Order: sequence, then C-alpha cells, then structure tokens
Amino acid sequence: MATRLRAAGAGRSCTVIGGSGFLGQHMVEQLLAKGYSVNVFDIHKRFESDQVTFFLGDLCDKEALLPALRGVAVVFHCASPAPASDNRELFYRVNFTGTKAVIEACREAGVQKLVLTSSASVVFEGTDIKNGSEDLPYAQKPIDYYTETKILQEKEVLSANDPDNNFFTTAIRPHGIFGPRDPQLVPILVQAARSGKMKFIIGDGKNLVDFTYVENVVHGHILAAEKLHKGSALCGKAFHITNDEPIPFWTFMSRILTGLDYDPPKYHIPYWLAYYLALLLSLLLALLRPLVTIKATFTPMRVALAGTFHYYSCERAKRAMGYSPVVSLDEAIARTVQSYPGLRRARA
Ligand SMILES: NC(=O)c1ccc[n+]([C@@H]2O[C@H](COP(=O)([O-])OP(=O)(O)OC[C@H]3O[C@@H](n4cnc5c(N)ncnc54)[C@H](O)[C@@H]3O)[C@@H](O)[C@H]2O)c1
Ligand SMILES: CC(C)=CCC[C@@H](C)[C@H]1CC[C@H]2C3=C(CC[C@]12C)[C@@]1(C)CC[C@H](O)[C@@](C)(C(=O)O)[C@@H]1CC3
Repeated sequence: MATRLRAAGAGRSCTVIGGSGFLGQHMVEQLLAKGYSVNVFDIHKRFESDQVTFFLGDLCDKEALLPALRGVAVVFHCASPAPASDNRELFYRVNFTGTKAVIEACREAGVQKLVLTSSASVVFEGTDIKNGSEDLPYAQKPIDYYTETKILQEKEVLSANDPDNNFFTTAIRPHGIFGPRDPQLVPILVQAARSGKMKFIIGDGKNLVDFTYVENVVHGHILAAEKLHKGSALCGKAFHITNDEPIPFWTFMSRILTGLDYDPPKYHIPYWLAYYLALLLSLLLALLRPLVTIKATFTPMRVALAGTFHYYSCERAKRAMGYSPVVSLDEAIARTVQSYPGLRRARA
C-alpha cells in the first residue's frame, strides 16, 4: 500500500469510510479516475478492485480504523446506517459515537483533511424550506432519529476543525441523492408502484425539492477536499451540494416511474390527511413491534418530504469551491432510468 500512496503523491492519497455504499462506490470510482490512491474502510465489502486496498471493520472501533488511515492525506466519511433501518441505538452508535472515533483516529494517524457527508435535512423540521442557506439553524425537532444523529455528527466534525494542528474539517450537505446503484430511492419507489401504492400525489404537487445526481455529489466532495486547507473558507463549515435545479417532488417521481414504464400518480390526497394517516400508522406499527415488524412505505418523514418544499441554495459552495453540477437533472434522470433494466415494468 505504501508504494501506491507514494505513487499517487502524498496529497492525493485518501480513505473512503463507507466506500462500499452507494455514494461511496461512486466516490471511489471518481477518485481513482482522478489519480488518487484509494483505501476503503467499510463494515461490508461489496465490490472487488485491485486498485483499492480494502480494510474491513466497524468505524466505531478506532484501532480497526488506524491501519486504513495511516499515510493518507484525506478521509471522506460517508458511512451511515441506512435511514430506513430506523434503529435509534445503531444511528447513535455509528453516526455519533462512531464519528468521534473517526475524528480521534484521523488525529492519531496524522490525517490532515476530513470531509464528512452530512445531509441537507439537518435543518429540516417537516415544514417548507425554499432556497435555504447553510445559515439556517439545526432542526430543533428533527423529523427522525437518523436526522437527529446527522446533526450530532456534523457538529462533532465541524467543531473538530483545528488549523493550528493542521487538521481541517468540512461537511458536505447533499439532498436526495439518486443515480445508478442507489438502494433507497428508485428501488423503493418502484416497489411502491408495483404494490399499487403510487396512485396518489400527496398535496397539490407543486412543492419544489432538490434531487442531486450522485456524480455531482462526488464532484462536490472532491472539490471540497482539494480546496480545504489552512485559512480556506471551507474550514469548519458546511456546504449544500445539489443539482441546483429544484423540481416538483411528484414531477421527479413521475419521470422516474414513466421512464421505467409505470403509470405516474394522478389523484391528489390532501397533505394533512396523508401526514396524519402516516403518523397513525407509525404509532400502530410501534405498538405491534414486539409482536411483528412491518415496514411502512409512507412514514411521516417520507410524507413530509413528499408534501413540502425543501430545496437549498448552493451559492456558498459556488463561491468557496467553484462548485457547479457536472450532470444536468435531465441527463441524470435519463442515466438513472437507463441503469435499472431489472426494475422496468414487465410488459404483458
Ligand atoms: N442517499 C441519500 O439520499 C443521502 C442524502 C444525503 C446524505 N446522505 C449521506 O450520504 C452517506 C452515504 O449514503 P448512501 O446512500 O451511500 O448509504 P449506503 O447505505 O449505500 O452506504 C453507507 C455505507 O456505510 C457503511 N457502514 C455503515 N455502518 C458502518 C460501520 N459501523 N462501520 C463501517 N462502515 C459502515 C455501509 O456498509 C455502507 O457501505 C451517508 O452518510 C448518508 O447519511 C445520503
Ligand atoms: C413517498 C414515497 C414512498 C416515495 C418513494 C421515494 C422515497 C423512498 C424517497 C423520496 C425522497 C427520498 C429521500 C431520502 C430517502 C428516500 C426518499 C424518502 C432521504 C431520507 C435519505 C437520507 C438523506 O439524508 C435525506 C434525508 C436527504 O437527502 O436529506 C433524504 C431525503 C430524500
């Protein structure tokens, strides 16, 4: 590994924590393409590559992390339990306690730059946000446990910024990442359509939201790593990275569905009715949990995301790191639909 690190040049050696995931794999691919030497640290190994050194382990274990961080200049931390896991203990252990272990391991291993994948939803409380800036306060009432721990995680990383000791941190806040190999947007949408649950538009269908193509998210992370240094505007700050093309939530859903030959939703259900039905269902399922575990498609979080405005300004990223999306929304939707032949509706 030391040879590879030297070959890439110290500044272009990195470790992707969570590199086996949806965003992580795209991150690894683009880093390799840019000539970085790449380590992956993940609790699962989901792909083979002779260009990558894999370190398997739990990021909550600092000793397991250290070998993967030694000699690298940049750490991208994009690991998290899946939001749908809804496991409070796991979220706190990995996203909060685990992130503190990542910071300690970075400091001990002499890593200079830590780029965290946060989430734009750290400021979302289930009510409209239109062109929200990074100056919005953290949600006082986060809409789920996952988001609660993403807030704690981001605070830990940004407060760890320590330029006097050559340790620089920044957080990237994507929103609604989609693209090839996404495990939690298109597959769940198609599953809902196949089970006849995609007939209704929640609300009036005019709520603009951000969906961000995965390659634009990766581009934002790599730009951040390259612009993060002593005295830069990135130190200890968070940045929205989006496609900069807010789109009505249900227009996006319909374009993915019709692209895969499913009928788009066409009836409307009032937002308040959908939200309270989802809340009632979630309470019922919580009561039944000791007996049976049932995963709801329409959770209060998802209904809130489906029925409110939530799009964010990435002006700060444009100014501080020269960010602009590299793939347009139209092109991104086309590529995404094209990448899921197995999810296309079978023609009778
Ligand atoms: N998908 C989105 O829409 C979205 C939007 C905004 C932010 N994010 C953030 O982006 C990051 C990546 O999300 P994703 O969609 O690629 O998720 P993913 O579930 O596909 O990938 C997460 C990876 O983290 C790994 N991981 C989980 N717990 C671990 C542990 N204890 N130790 C080591 N590795 C562990 C998993 O094995 C997985 O490979 C996450 O931090 C998520 O919060 C995602
Ligand atoms: C209404 C239905 C069932 C639509 C089907 C598509 C559904 C599954 C789909 C539509 C919107 C989408 C979504 C996420 C998961 C899948 C889901 C909900 C999450 C929560 C992942 C974690 C990110 O951190 C966070 C918070 C972000 O980007 O801020 C996003 C916000 C947007």
